[in-house]
Amino acid sequence: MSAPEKIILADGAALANAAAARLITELVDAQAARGQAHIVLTGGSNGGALLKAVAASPARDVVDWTRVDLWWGDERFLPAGDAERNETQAREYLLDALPLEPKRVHVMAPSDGTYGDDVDAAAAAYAAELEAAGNPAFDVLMLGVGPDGHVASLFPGHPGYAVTSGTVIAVRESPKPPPVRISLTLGAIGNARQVWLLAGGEGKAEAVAGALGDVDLPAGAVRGTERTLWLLDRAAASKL
Ligand SMILES: O=C1O[C@H](COP(=O)(O)O)[C@@H](O)[C@H](O)[C@H]1O
Repeated sequence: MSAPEKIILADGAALANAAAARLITELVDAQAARGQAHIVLTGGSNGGALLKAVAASPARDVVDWTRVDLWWGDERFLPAGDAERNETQAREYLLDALPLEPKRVHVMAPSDGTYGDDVDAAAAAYAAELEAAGNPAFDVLMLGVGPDGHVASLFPGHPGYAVTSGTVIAVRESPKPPPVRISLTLGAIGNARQVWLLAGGEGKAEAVAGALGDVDLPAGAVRGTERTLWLLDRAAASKL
């Protein structure tokens, strides 16, 4: 378990660009050390901005994208291609522009896929996919931070936040729409070498101060085994 560290950037654009540059470097380092890299993507505003910044960076071509495994920290359980799915947004912002190996793109099932609307089966299938890959120690796991302090689809006071076993859960009655989701558990998140929490804008300031203070929030409970890094802009850090 690593103690939280903070890096504070001037604004949202600087946050996205700094995180993108850092991600590209970590991918190159992971591939040099282990021949491949496993990263976990997040949905949300800051996660989306980061993906767009990677797409815009000429440095992205130094990564061998055919040897990158992509996972998701959570997904909104909606039909394939729905604009609100984290997968759909990630493909549009970055993935469609990369020479990825399709079998290394580990999407959480949509609500009209192999498991239909059975979210429990879809969550179990993702856990099985992780297990088949050896439950990898993710090189970098990125998390957006909601204004309420949620990360992935683990919400404060919601049953999923209290789950202590397994790697993937089905989430129902999410306080943020859509109500049905799939999420990594705290345990699975804690298997990452590096956990990065991305928060930009004034709307995140309360959650950031609470999570880095003494409020019991999912964002404050996550840790990487080697590094736990908060990437903030000045507005999100304004209440620290
Ligand atoms: O619904 C979600 O929200 C969080 C945070 O999103 P943001 O827009 O407030 O940054 C995101 O991290 C998560 O992946 C997503 O499903």
